[in-house]
Amino acid sequence: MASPIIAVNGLTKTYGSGFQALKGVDLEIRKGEIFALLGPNGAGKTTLISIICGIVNPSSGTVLADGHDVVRDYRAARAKIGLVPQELSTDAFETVWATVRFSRGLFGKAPDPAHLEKVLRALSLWEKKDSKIMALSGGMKRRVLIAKALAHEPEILFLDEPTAGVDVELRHDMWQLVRRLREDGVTIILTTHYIEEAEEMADRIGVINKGELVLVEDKATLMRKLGKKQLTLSLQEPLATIPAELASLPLELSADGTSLVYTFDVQSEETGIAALLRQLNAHGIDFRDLHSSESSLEEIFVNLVRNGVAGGPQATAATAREARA
Ligand SMILES: Nc1ncnc2c1ncn2[C@@H]1O[C@H](COP(=O)(O)OP(=O)(O)OP(=O)(O)O)[C@@H](O)[C@H]1O
Repeated sequence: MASPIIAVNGLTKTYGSGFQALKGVDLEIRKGEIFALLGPNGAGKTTLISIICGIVNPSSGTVLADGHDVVRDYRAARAKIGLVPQELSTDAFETVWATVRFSRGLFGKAPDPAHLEKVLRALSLWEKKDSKIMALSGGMKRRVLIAKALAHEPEILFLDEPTAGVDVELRHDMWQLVRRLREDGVTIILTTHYIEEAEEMADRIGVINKGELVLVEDKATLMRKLGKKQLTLSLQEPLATIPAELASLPLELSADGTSLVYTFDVQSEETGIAALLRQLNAHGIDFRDLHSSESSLEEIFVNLVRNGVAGGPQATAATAREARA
């Protein structure tokens, strides 16, 4: 494999309070991929990103960004990285143009108005280039954050919760922009609470929980390995309870008794559906319709965080729904 663009080794972080936010994280990010880092509140996502970006010092371990140690060789490492933080901390009285020009200068890059124009146009900010930041809407301010991060042409872009609280239009614009950046060879790491976003965008997914990376996997493999399928049968006549003979099956009756949901492993060779249908027939349970669905990344994720890796595949999609409720 080509050498990773980011290599994290044995990373730990204990804050001054004594709280251990990272407990030995190893992670390699491949050049040109979109990597989604998922985890519940307080899992350590921002701490990990902040260390990679040189904002927070690690307690132990190393991080190389394109071969540069983020502590010892901070300036070279940081110049490779663009960071889109959650909050805008920029001079509200400056114009959009001055803000992005300044951001580029911070990294010692020569002025390049053509590049800045390209970035602002890609973010639909060109018309606003002479507006003061404080006069922009919340969504526009978000766009400015991205423009700032891209001003020095970074090879690696971190997006910390890029679409939290933004409207659907901006979310789709951002997704489009991220894809375009990837086509240009930029490596993208995003944290998100919206599993839908990871499902839509990511090539690989990492799940962090209580300071530990519990899983790193190709998205497609993850969904195949841990995914569940469900078969929903709409019944002719409502059932009061599932007959005792069928109780051992992974069957659930809806609250109103009008449908049965059967859960099975995507990977297993024997789904058990033929046997299920025979048994229903034998009990005189008729159905008028049936459809199947696959568990979403969200259900997989909830299982992982709740049960740890080992519990993930065994837990049913129903468990995931309960956990979310
Ligand atoms: N400066 C600090 N001092 C002490 N504890 C901290 C500090 N910063 C973060 N923590 C703690 O470290 C843990 C991890 O925080 P972090 O912000 O990395 O989590 P996160 O996964 O990004 O969470 P969220 O999804 O809520 O943003 C939390 O329990 C947090 O309270």
